[in-house]
Amino acid sequence: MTTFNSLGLSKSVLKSVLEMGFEEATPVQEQTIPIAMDGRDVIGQAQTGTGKTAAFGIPMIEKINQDIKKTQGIVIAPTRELAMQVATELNKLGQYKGVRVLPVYGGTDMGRQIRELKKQPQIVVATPGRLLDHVRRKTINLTNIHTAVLDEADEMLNMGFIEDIKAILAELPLQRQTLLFSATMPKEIHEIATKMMKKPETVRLKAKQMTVERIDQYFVEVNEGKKFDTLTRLLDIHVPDLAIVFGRTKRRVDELADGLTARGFRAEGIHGDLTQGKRQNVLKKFKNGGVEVLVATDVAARGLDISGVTHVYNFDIPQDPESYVHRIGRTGRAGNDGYAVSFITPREMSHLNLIEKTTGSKVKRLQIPSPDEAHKGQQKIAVDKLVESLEANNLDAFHAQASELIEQYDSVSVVSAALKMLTKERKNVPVNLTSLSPISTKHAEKNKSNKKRYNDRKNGGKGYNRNHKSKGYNSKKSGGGQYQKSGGGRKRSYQRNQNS
Ligand SMILES: Nc1ncnc2c1ncn2[C@@H]1O[C@H](COP(=O)(O)OP(=O)(O)OP(=O)(O)O)[C@@H](O)[C@H]1O
Ligand SMILES: [Mg+2]
Repeated sequence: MTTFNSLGLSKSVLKSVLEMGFEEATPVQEQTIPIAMDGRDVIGQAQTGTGKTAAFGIPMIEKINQDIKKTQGIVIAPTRELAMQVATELNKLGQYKGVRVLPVYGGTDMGRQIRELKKQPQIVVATPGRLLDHVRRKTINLTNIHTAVLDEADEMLNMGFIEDIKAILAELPLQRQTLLFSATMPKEIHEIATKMMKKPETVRLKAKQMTVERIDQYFVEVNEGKKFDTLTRLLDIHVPDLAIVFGRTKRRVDELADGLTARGFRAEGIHGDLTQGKRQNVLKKFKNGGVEVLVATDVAARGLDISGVTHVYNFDIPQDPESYVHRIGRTGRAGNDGYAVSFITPREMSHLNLIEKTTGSKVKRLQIPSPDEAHKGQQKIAVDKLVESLEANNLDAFHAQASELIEQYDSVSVVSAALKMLTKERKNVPVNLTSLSPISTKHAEKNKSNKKRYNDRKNGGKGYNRNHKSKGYNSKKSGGGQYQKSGGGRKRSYQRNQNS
């Protein structure tokens, strides 16, 4: 166990870290913080949800010179939501040092952003497109930047972003430290990265598999036309606290969100065609429980840290094994348990094999549940609700009526009637999705020929827990007693009766 105390942090940063509830450093923090604080370039690869943000954030904050009120550090992240989230985490880490952090991303008012940048926040966290815009307009001062971070580095150096990133890095001072982090790092991208850095130290957490062991991984083999019913049945049985359903296209996401809503789920979609205001709003509702199922394209696959996401469903299997890793990594974070189910059409089975091989994980088969099993799942929720109410023990006002009922009817019938009323009848609204063609594996094999390198890693992401100001999701992996008290509103028992 490595405490942050032994990592040689300054008093103010240490105070922030402790206040954030971090008791001990995660393995990636333990290994990369000393090297980064030494001023060296680092490529850090560790599983999803293992604290990479603080692994680059802490050294970066430590390096900020408070006497210089100029922009000194820059973090580039692939999506707006991630830029926001990273900025928030850096703000927390730098709160006692008084470091000013500004998120900068598209879809927001340019004029205001320019005014904010003029004030020279010490750290800017930006998406590539908007950042390049500012670089070209010369509305960001880069001359004092000593640290640059690419979060989700492989994604940032992937086809879609690489030219922007190259253009941005070319404008940064040569005398700088560059830090790259991601849960995945395909070899060809690693090579590109190395060329952009100065003798980088690569830190790879040894893990047997690229995915976190605490995420139980399943698949259902299901025809395209049966996917939607299968999804709603699984949701009825699993009763996730919060679930993310990934779809392949924006249209798919819209159709899924509408279909789930029609069947009575509180679901909303998020993808790149929505206005920034709408995107933020959906995410906010998901975080506070107003939305229980977030349907998303890969825009939500990388980096997002939302506590309480117990389940991830790959309604459409992703093209790349890397995307698979990031998508399912939205659950099972910071030592919590998670559960992931991928929907595979018969023709995509070989694609699943490729994912298993590349990520080194075993994905277990799950039977498609019957409508009856789904209904039983709903009954179980009714029972939970009833038990919760029983244990809350403020039922005096109902005692007289209850006694009368028990005199007239037998008690089992009375309770059954109550349960029937509490059981949500799932609306069987027909939902027709526009059909998608299966993923082609040949294409994937061709592009991803050198993935065996991941197989010799050992798990590095376990064994730490925040125990202070915990985000309140306790793993109940074994299911515990049948009638768990669900404590507080929407928290429900974590069921794993997937075979029932
Ligand atoms: N030392 C720690 N102890 C407890 N919790 C921590 C610690 N470090 C980070 N966390 C928390 O763990 C969660 C995951 O961290 P973070 O988002 O940095 O993961 P990540 O490795 O970047 O994941 P991803 O690959 O998905 O981006 C966050 O809620 C973060 O606050
Ligand atoms: Mg991250």
